This record gives sequence, C-alpha cells and structure tokens, in this order.
Amino acid sequence: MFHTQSDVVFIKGLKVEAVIGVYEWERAITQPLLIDIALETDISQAAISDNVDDALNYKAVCDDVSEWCQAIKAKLLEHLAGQIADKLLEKYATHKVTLSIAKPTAIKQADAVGVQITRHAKAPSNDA
Ligand SMILES: Nc1nc2c(c(=O)[nH]1)N=C([C@H](O)[C@@H](O)CO)CN2
Repeated sequence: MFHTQSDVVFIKGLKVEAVIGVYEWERAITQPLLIDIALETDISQAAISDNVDDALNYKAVCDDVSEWCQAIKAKLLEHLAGQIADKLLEKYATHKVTLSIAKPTAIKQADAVGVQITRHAKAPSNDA
C-alpha cells in the first residue's frame, strides 16, 4: 500500500533495565537501555474523535517494549532492535518503525553506544 500521510507517534528516552551483552559478565547483571521509537501511523481519526481507542497508544507501546527487552535477554543490540521492530509492526497500526537502542554505560569513554534501525511492514501479497 502507498502511504501519503507522515504522522508519527514517538517515544523518546524510554529507560529499561535488561540483561544485554555478549560477554559472560554481562549475562549476570542488568544494564540500562535508552530507547527512542518513532511509529508512522495515521492519527487523523484520533485527532477528530479525541478518543484514545482510536490512537496508537504510546503507553501500551512503552509497556510492551519494556517487557520484550527484559524477556529477550539479547546478546547484541542489533538482535534486540530487530526483534522489537518486528513485534511492533505485527501488533500495532504502523507501517514504518524507526527504533534506536543505546547502552549509556557500556563504554566509559562514550556518552552512549547503540544501534538505530528502520523497518517497514511487508506489502500485502497479491496471491489469492
Ligand atoms: N555493534 C555492536 N557492537 C557491540 C555490541 C553490540 O551489541 N553491538 N555489544 C558489545 C558488548 O556487549 C559491550 O556492550 C560491552 O561493553 C560490544 N560491541
């Protein structure tokens, strides 16, 4: 489908404590993650109705993403970001997700390190 609108629901600086990392010592602790999410969606119905049931609910997204990060216990940020983007596209009314996940305490000499990815919903197939 071709999307002409470019409305976005966003979340900035979502803080999650989770098991993350490739080294053995990292598997035994939790570390802070800072997550930014932009979900492209059509907000026009919610803008008219003023009803949260018509909106892509950012509180629900925050709760889900926190739970998924803690459950996945990924080694690489790349794996975690890919899994979360796929789940958001599957569960929510969004056709494009941009997600960045930072580890603010991983590298002493850096404010933060991390990854940013953009994923699109698969186009519906024409197979009957
Ligand atoms: N591109 C990546 N590089 C690294 C990652 C990662 O997830 N993606 N992870 C680590 C370690 O877990 C690191 O955070 C420990 O300081 C190293 N490089």
